[in-house]
Amino acid sequence: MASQSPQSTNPTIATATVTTPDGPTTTTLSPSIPIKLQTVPHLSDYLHPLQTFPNPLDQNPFFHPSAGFYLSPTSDVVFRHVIQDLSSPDFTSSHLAYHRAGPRNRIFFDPSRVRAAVVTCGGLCPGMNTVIRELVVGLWELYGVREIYGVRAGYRGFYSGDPVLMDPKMVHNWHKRGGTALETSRGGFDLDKIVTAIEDRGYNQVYIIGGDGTLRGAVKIFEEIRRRKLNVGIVGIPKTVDNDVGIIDRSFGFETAVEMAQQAISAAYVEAESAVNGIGLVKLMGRSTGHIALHATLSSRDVDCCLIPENDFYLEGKGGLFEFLEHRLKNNGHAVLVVAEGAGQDMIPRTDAQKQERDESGNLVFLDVGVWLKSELKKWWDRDHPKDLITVKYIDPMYMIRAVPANASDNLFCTLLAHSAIHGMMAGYTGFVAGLINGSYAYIPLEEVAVAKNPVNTADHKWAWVRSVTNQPDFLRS
Ligand SMILES: Nc1ncnc2c1ncn2[C@@H]1O[C@H](COP(=O)(O)OP(=O)(O)OP(=O)(O)O)[C@@H](O)[C@H]1O
Ligand SMILES: O=P(O)(O)OC[C@H]1O[C@](O)(CO)[C@@H](O)[C@@H]1O
Ligand SMILES: [Mg+2]
Repeated sequence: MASQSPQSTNPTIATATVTTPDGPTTTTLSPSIPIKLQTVPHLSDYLHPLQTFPNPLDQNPFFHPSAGFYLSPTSDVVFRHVIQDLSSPDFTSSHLAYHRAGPRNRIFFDPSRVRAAVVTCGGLCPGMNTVIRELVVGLWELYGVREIYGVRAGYRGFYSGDPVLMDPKMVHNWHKRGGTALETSRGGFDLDKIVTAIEDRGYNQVYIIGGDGTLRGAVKIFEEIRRRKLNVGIVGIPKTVDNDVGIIDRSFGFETAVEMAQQAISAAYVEAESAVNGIGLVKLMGRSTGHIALHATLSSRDVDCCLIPENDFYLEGKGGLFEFLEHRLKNNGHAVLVVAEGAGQDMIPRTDAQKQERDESGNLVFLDVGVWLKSELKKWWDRDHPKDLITVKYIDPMYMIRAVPANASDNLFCTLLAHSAIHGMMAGYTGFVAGLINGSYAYIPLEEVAVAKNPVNTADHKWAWVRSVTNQPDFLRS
């Protein structure tokens, strides 16, 4: 088996030794591979001079920063891509890197003057309360911040109600609760009112927890704050149970949702197995991406076919869903289907009014693919097998998979994301996101994350794994 070890210690890797069955061989990778360090906006870009302070962790009576504890803003980086094709011309272009998240030895806020605001927007996701809790506890314990406000009910809460003052006592068990104790909402984004409220209330650190829409709003808030030259930092912590935000490895809460989905799939399997020609149909979340369906399918092994928005499917004819199910029912007597909510939307008949329907944030309101599929399955069977029984049991656990507390691994993830956000904010970064890249915490420009989508790549290995687990059709009409 070949292994590779970089020979150069400076960031321009020139050679690598590859150990092959014939012994080590040194390969010249490229004369020089420049590193492109992604710039994260900083308060000092538009406000100067800005006073700096030593990190109060230096004085913490219980905690003694060791050598290397503080990260360097210039040399501690996380690479965007760890998978490389050494033979590709792209390999010789440049390596994109992000600032590594963590404490800096100088900070840009006097903790006694920090007024932090935390807001949650969009749909629920397991772990929102953990992030809030850890923001409060982290700001309080690590940096000695005492004014930490919870903005109620999403973006509209900045200008439409009073915030709640939070302290560690108040939030101490929030990580055990699903949902968001601050409440959330869709819509209500009024840029001028929000930024004016931030100014009027004297917030100088704003922590925004939300999905793709929320992050697009956060970019606008950041830009307006910069235009008004306010000493206010803005950080986004991506929250998306669908895992539809790009660049980051995954969103917090996603693993919990996949775990919860197993229960629905197991129930569908039992129902299907216990009926004559039983079909268990499970709808999972995923408006534009099928990550939950994909991961739940891979981990459950009870699924015969997984339908996601990124892979169009069809019902009738050769290579279609009905033909496939016919074989499965004949061979096994039962089948389990998992469908992501955004799959098949183009195939469901809808009225003109339904075509226009949007939620308060402007997201298209989907029709229920599970209800439609169940009815199509029954029509097909009654037409082609009028004498045989069929049972279709449809399970819709959509809200059950996201309205639960985070599992242990997501709770840990939420904690580290919150602390990463705090350290970055204290270091003066703004207009940024704290996120996981290749297993390490990094600071990424908000602007970049807000437009980065994360579709399932049906051409890569992960989707091939699904196909090898289910042996389902590829739905490419031949
Ligand atoms: N392009 C945008 N510009 C400004 N604000 C936006 C934009 N898109 C959405 N928002 C606001 O962000 C908030 C959340 O948006 P949305 O309801 O789309 O949820 P989300 O953040 O995408 O989360 P989810 O993953 O649950 O859909 C809402 O208050 C909405 O008005
Ligand atoms: O909370 P609501 O408005 O019903 O929205 C549900 C949507 O929210 C999400 O959970 C996240 O975007 C989607 O999977 C789902 O379509
Ligand atoms: Mg969204």
